Amino acid sequence: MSNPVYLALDLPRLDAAKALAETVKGHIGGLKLGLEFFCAHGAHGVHEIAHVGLPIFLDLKLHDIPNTVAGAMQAIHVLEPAIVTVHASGGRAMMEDAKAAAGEHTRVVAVTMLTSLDERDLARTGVTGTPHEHVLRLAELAEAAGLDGIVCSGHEVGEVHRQWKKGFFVVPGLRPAGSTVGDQKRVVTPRQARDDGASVLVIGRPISRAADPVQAAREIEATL
Ligand SMILES: O=C(O)c1cc(=O)[nH]c(=O)n1[C@@H]1O[C@H](COP(=O)(O)O)[C@@H](O)[C@H]1O
Repeated sequence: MSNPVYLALDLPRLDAAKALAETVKGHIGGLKLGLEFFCAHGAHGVHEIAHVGLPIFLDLKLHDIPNTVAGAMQAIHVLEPAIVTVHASGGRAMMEDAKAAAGEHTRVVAVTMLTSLDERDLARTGVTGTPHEHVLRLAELAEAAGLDGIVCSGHEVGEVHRQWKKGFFVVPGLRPAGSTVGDQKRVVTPRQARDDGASVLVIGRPISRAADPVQAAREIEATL
């Protein structure tokens, strides 16, 4: 089985991001480039990181009217990402148009409820019910829209996996036992998420901010 860990390259400098990716590439399965990276380095930065030779997950979290999101999806064809994110709360038509506009080899997955939120935060956005209910509702909508899968926390992935057998599940908010949680709230260990059905494990700071990133990546790999 290929390594499910995608390293989140949330670093401000392109040279540092590329050096980190080169250093740990033997112990991960892919690289995730998110908003911080894309706003700073754009398409040029993505091409540079693609030279490392691992699949690229472009985490743009698109959320706009269907026409605008479809245009953005078309504009990134040239970058050939393996995975792209949109927000499920953008609605069914937006997700349908995003998928229709995506490249043939790109998986489109919908962010459901950010792992930095808990039930209280959710209520403050006007959404009633538990995180489980909210994630399951949005997963159903994403499946109906024809997406490949969703992004959710390790708290929900088991249940979502039971309901959407062929879904592709991206799980961030992962923390090896004993590591700093930071701004994340719904966290589990990488092993727990994998056992519950995660297809991709997104891991950033536990590797990128470790004193020895290779050792940190190795230790995570050994638990899987
Ligand atoms: O879409 C994501 O990747 C994502 C969704 C989510 O709900 N929570 C979440 O943390 N992420 C991303 O996953 C990564 C987690 O990074 P660390 O907390 O440093 O491991 C970041 O790049 C986030 O942007």
